[in-house]
Amino acid sequence: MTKIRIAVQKSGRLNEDSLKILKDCGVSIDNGKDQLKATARNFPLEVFYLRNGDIPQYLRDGVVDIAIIGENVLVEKGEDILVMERLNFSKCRVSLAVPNSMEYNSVQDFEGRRIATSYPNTVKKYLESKGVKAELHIINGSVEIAPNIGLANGICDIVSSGSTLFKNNLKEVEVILKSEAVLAVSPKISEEREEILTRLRFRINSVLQARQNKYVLLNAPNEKLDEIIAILPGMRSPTVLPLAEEGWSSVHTVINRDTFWDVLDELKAAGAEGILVCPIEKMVL
Ligand SMILES: Nc1ncnc2c1ncn2[C@@H]1O[C@H](COP(=O)(O)OP(=O)(O)OP(=O)(O)O)[C@@H](O)[C@H]1O
Ligand SMILES: O=P(O)(O)OC[C@H]1O[C@H](OP(=O)(O)OP(=O)(O)O)[C@H](O)[C@@H]1O
Ligand SMILES: [Mg+2]
Repeated sequence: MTKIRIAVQKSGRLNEDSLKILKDCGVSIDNGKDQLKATARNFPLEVFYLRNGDIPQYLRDGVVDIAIIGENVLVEKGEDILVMERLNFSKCRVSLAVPNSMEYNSVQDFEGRRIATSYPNTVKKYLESKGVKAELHIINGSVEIAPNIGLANGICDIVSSGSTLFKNNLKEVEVILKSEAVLAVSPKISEEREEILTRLRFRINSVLQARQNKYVLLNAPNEKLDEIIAILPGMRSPTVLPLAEEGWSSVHTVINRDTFWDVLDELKAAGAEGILVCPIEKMVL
């Protein structure tokens, strides 16, 4: 039977959440820690555990059909590769930073300077677009230490909380790109495997939608129903059911995680009581 081959980071920041999303899609993988390849038990899929940085080439060569990878790596090494879904985890940015002590006005301040980075193509393209010429010093890790040991005037690296920059007396001065984990597809994927991909994408979308929303149940006096319903965003219109107690109703709806607490405040103020909030397992629009 044909299987779709997916690349997942072997170890590192993407590994756990990548396997979690597959699990939430109902795909069971026997996961021996040292295995480099595993087969799903209940879906036509094989997992290859690879280095994030090697994945663009594997996709290009068609050795794997799809991959969960940091978008920043595709920008650096795989601009030809198609992104199918943004997966809403491993969010970070790729930024330029300089020592706190350096007076910084604009990207022109990098002219003739030395920048340490693991993302040379990304920096080069960005600086070219700004008409700035700088010297790049390519290193694979611990980039933030470079200015402190006199290796470079500035750096370009991943920033998330900013604590690594802070600890190294650096300040973020330009955000080159924003990144998150994405589902990328090989240009060489076969038609048969594309059909499997369509099924997997349907599941991924249901999982992502569910993660983004909460199911909310509340009680309200009937005379407040119009006001409460007007507050609710919901998928369509909310479900309203009569309670056993005369003059009261139960309202059921779905609320987006981002606006959730604000909506809850408004609902309480409008007279909603006994509000229950439940996670959603899967959601198909
Ligand atoms: N501090 C961070 N916060 C959020 N996401 C991050 C952070 N650092 C890295 N990432 C994202 O996770 C991806 C993997 O990072 P990680 O450090 O685990 O591996 P790597 O060294 O880039 O890759 P490899 O698997 O080739 O060793 C990065 O490409 C980026 O998209
Ligand atoms: O803004 P922060 O939240 O501090 O995150 C940024 C840091 O995280 C990443 O390093 P990581 O911990 O993955 O180590 P690595 O360099 O070994 O990959 C990245 O290379 C930065 O150094
Ligand atoms: Mg890292």
